Amino acid sequence: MRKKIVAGNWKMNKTFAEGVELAREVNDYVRYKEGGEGVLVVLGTPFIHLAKVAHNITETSLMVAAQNCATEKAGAYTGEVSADMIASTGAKCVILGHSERRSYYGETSPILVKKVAQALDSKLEIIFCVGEVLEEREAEKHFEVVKQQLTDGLFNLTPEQFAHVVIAYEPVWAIGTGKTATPAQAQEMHAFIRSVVAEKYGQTVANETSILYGGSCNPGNADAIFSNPDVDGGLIGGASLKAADFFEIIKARAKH
Ligand SMILES: O=C[C@H](O)COP(=O)(O)O
Repeated sequence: MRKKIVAGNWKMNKTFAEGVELAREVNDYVRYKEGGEGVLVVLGTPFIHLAKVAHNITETSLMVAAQNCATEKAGAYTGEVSADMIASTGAKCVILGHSERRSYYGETSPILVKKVAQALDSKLEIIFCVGEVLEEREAEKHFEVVKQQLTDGLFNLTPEQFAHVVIAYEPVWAIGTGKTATPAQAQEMHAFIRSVVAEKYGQTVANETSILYGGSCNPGNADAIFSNPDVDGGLIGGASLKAADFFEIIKARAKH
């Protein structure tokens, strides 16, 4: 179902103690609903935090997500963490296809197809990231690139499976750079993504799909970004590491 979502992606930040404390603050914020009504809040924590944070959560509108999962179910894959293991911690969701995974760890679409299948098999919700690099935008290939990422990574799914996917549009040139897509650029791409989903799965499914924006979203620009009709929320990196900033972004999402 289409939802208002604000998901934090902590990336490789926060010691165990710091992460547990930040999650406690977010849980309290969600609990007392200080202006964040109607927003599903997600915390994308490092693997080691998942079990403790999931255990401590008291609110149904808050869920924990992993930032990656293995392509295989179990076995001799040193250093990997399976979707089953993630689900067994109480985490409900996994972020897949983040541009940092694609570019630093060579995650191609065939790899992502396997990860998506594992996540669905373990009953995890998926936040699937797509987005173009600067050269692709400058060459006006951004629509083509994003459509290809969606097609190759997700469009083997049945409509029932696709219902467990949230899409995050993250222009790579805006991630951690302080340079955000303009609200108009975000809306244009989100509307395009919805049209691509409609072409494949039909308008009803497209209308039910949540599409998040990610890339230097902060308390100063969240309001303008979230005011767009096809922007259902945000995938927040840097600004999710400070409770006060994250709360402002949740409030901005709740407003529209
Ligand atoms: O997953 C989050 C995105 O990569 C955005 O990160 P950022 O908000 O630090 O730019």
